[in-house]
Amino acid sequence: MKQTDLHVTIAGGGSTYTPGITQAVLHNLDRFPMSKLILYDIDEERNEDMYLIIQYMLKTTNHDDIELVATLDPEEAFTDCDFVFSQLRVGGMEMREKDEKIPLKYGLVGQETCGVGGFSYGLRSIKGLLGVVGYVQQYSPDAWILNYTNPETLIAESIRRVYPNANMLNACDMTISIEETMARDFGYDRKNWICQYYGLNHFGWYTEIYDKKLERDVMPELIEKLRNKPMKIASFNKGDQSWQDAWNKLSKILNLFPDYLPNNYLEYYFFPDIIVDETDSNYTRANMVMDGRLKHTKEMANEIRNNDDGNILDFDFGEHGQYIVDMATSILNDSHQRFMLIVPNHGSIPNLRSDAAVEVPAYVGRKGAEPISMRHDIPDFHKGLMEAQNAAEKLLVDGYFEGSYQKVLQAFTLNQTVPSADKAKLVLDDLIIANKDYWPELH
Ligand SMILES: NC(=O)c1ccc[n+]([C@@H]2O[C@H](COP(=O)([O-])OP(=O)(O)OC[C@H]3O[C@@H](n4cnc5c(N)ncnc54)[C@H](O)[C@@H]3O)[C@@H](O)[C@H]2O)c1
Ligand SMILES: O=P(O)(O)OC[C@H]1O[C@H](O[C@H]2[C@H](O)[C@@H](O)[C@@H](O)O[C@@H]2CO)[C@H](O)[C@@H](O)[C@@H]1O
Ligand SMILES: [Mn+2]
Repeated sequence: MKQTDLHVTIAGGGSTYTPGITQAVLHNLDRFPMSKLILYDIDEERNEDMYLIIQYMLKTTNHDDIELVATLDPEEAFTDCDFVFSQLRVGGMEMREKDEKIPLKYGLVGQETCGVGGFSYGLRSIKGLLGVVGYVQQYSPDAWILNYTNPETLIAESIRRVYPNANMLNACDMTISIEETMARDFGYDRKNWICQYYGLNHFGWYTEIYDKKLERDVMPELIEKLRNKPMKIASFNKGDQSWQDAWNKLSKILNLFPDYLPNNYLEYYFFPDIIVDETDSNYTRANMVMDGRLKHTKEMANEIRNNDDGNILDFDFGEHGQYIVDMATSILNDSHQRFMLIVPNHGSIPNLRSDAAVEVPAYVGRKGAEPISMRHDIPDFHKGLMEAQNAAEKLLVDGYFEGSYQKVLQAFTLNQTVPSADKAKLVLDDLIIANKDYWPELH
């Protein structure tokens, strides 16, 4: 693998996460020497806006020796590249809004990656990712793809079926974000932690958080603190009440099930009725994001266009960019750092089916991910929840590849946020109409 002069392509270059990722790369050039950055997107306006923002960032940080390209052409984007960072949102925020609002019409959870909203997003996203991975196989088959396009389990499962040998890691920043927020809030240093965790993506539990410096498992004391008082949103989510709501629900889960520390996304499966009651069906998370970071990114691009003075670049996505660069560096330098990754189970969780796409700790080197084994069975409560979710995800992916209405309906019915098959059918039929330009035809 090439060690210098790295070419990086960001698929979904127009995403609001691109500045944070680029900034993390620039802070780590000694470990990750990037000489060319390509922004690839299907939306010209967003890619152009991002080109201006990144060009400005390179100039104002004295990095204008790095070549920057923005393109809509897959051949230009993926030829000669070493790393691909993948962050598509197929259908954009407009379709996310529908994923959230249509289920709410039927009294069902409407969420980006969980419940039937997540399944709707999945049926759009799979095609987008198959496209990107296909281009990489065609133009730079040795490149490494770091994927964080959602919904991650569905993506990981689909890509494994079509490109089982692709150089690809699937990673989510939610565990990092939970850990970082807890550590900041309760006065720990996350860098000292070795975490044991298992689950599916956005659907898992910590079983131990060993602090190397304190020489003890700090999970029991964290659980105790969280049961008494929810953690506060960290600076990277500041002012974002919906993240505070998520942390509040995490404490609520812990007061019911205090043995293990859950991923906050389990709130949608444990409290679907409360979530629906608390959601404003006219103004969902997609609206908040459109009125928030999307608008803000557009404003930054326009300020650059207008040659405005002052500190134009203003964003904070916490550890998101750093996490991606750390993974890339661990591959490049074969340094076997530990990350939470979505991988085929193959015994990592001994009492769960071997072909489930699970999220567990893994060491990352030049040959990719080496997941750890739990070396213990997981409890029936978690196993039952995960098996139902995993079967639903498998059925959905089957439904995608087979064009099977019946399998997608089964997937929707099995989703634990859905109380009846009738509702599953109603919402599915509505989502089919809304997604006519994106989903495969279902027979
Ligand atoms: N796993 C994680 O930890 C994590 C964290 C944050 C965001 N995400 C995911 O990252 C993705 C981007 O999120 P966002 O909020 O920045 O979305 P966004 O809509 O702001 O940006 C996504 C970009 O992808 C582009 N795009 C859509 N389809 C494409 C295609 N087929 N080919 C190339 N580009 C395409 C869009 O035009 C847009 O510029 C989403 O899938 C989101 O769920 C994952
Ligand atoms: O509603 P959104 O689009 O703001 O967020 C949805 C994503 O949420 C998680 O990512 C968080 C991250 O954990 C947090 O630390 C901070 O950086 O915000 C991110 C999102 O803005 C989740 O892991 C993703 O999969 C979701 O797409
Ligand atoms: Mn995630």
